[in-house]
Parts: sequence; C-alpha cells; structure tokens
Amino acid sequence: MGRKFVVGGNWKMNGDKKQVTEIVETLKKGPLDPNVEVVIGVPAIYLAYVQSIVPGTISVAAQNCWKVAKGAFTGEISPAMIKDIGANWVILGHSERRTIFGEKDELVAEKVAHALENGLKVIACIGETLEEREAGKTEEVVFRQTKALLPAIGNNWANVVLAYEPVWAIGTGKTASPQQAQDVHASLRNWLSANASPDVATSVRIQYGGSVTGANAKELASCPDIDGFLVGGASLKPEFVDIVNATQ
Ligand SMILES: O=C(CO)COP(=O)(O)O
Repeated sequence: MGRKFVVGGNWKMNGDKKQVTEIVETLKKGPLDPNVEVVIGVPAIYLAYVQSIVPGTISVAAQNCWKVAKGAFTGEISPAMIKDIGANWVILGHSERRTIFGEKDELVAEKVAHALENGLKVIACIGETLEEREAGKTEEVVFRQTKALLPAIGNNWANVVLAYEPVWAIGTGKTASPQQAQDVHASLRNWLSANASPDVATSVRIQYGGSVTGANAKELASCPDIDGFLVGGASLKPEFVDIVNATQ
C-alpha cells in the first residue's frame, strides 16, 4: 500500500484566540485534498479550544509533552492530558526543543516511548545543523538521532511519522533543494531497512520540513521519498492550503 501524504502545520509559539480561529476557518474552507492527512501542531494553551472547532478530517497535535503521565513536573503536559482533550498527535524532538531547551536524543526517545505507549501518534523530528552538513556529517547525525528512537518505537512504527528538518532550513527561507531532501530521505529509508526492517523502511512516512511554502511544495512533493511536510511559518497563512494540496 502506498504511503498516504501527511502534512503537518507546526504553529510553534504563534497565534492568539482570534488568529487560531481564523486559521481553522481557512482550513475548513479549503478545499483540502481528501487524500492527504492533515495535522496541526497547536500551542498547548489552545489545544482544547482548537480540538473543539476543527472538523474531524483535521487532526490536532501538541508540540511537546513530558515522559510520564502525571506528577510534580511544573509547566509540563502529559500524553494522557493530550488524549483527554481529544487530540491524538504530538510533535517530539523538534530542533527548537533540542537546541533551545537542550533536549538530547535519549530524552526525546523517552518521550516518544511514553507518548506511543499512551496511544498518541508521534511526529518525530530529526535533522542536522549547517555546521554538521558542511562537515559532511548529515547522515551520521540523522542516523544517530533515528537510532536513539528505535527501542522507543519498537513495533509501533505505524503510529510514527519521521520529519526530516535540516536546522539550517528552518525559518531561514533556505529550503533544502528537492534533491538534497530526497537524498537524505532515501538514505534514511536504506538505513531503516538495515536497522529496523525492510517493511518499516517502505511503509514509514518521512516528511520534509524547513521553509516549505506554497511556491516550492509541489516540486518537493514530487520526490519519491518525500511523503509530506512539516510546515512552520507558512502553516499560519492561507498558503497552507496549497501546501496540503501539493500532490494534486
Ligand atoms: O520547523 C519547522 C516546522 O516544524 C519549519 O519551520 P519553517 O517552515 O518556518 O521553516
């Protein structure tokens, strides 16, 4: 079976009640390609509200969560809470979490394991910095980050989407070229075939993220190993509809 295209909008720490309502209105008008899975990553404080106003065809994701169900972890939210308000997804290991908040591979893996155990679907983010790319370490870095996830995911790959987001392309307007993105996605699949299983390698969806726009989405989407996008800035704008529809 083919891999269903999956487009995530990562709103990051943006929006207020008025703006998030407007974004949802825009998505409702669409029209959105019914063959594409759409997941919006909402700031924690608006999760319940957005979940209450989105149509059933759009899924809601938290942008982070903690690695246990409850307890003395001031400021954190758990997968159980995310599920409790009706959302089914969480974005984990985003490069902003890794760099600004110091999340290491091991912590990301613990979060992924706990989220999956509690029935959330996970968008797990990986990607190299500019320094790492220029040092020829792109594959080494994304393989290391993915390897840390293997025991956390176990046989739960059906509930995981990988998001390859080169850090140098995030919020910079510098998109990876379709060839650069395709190359990394293809080598990730090869690596997964050898280190997870051939079945995981062919079935897992790999999103590209980093300065995706309505203007460049179609070309990126035409690459055989790009199965969707994780979109930051443009997910706040009407052009997100064009990105969702990029395979049409
Ligand atoms: O980080 C991203 C999505 O998670 C990408 O952000 P931009 O689309 O703003 O570059």
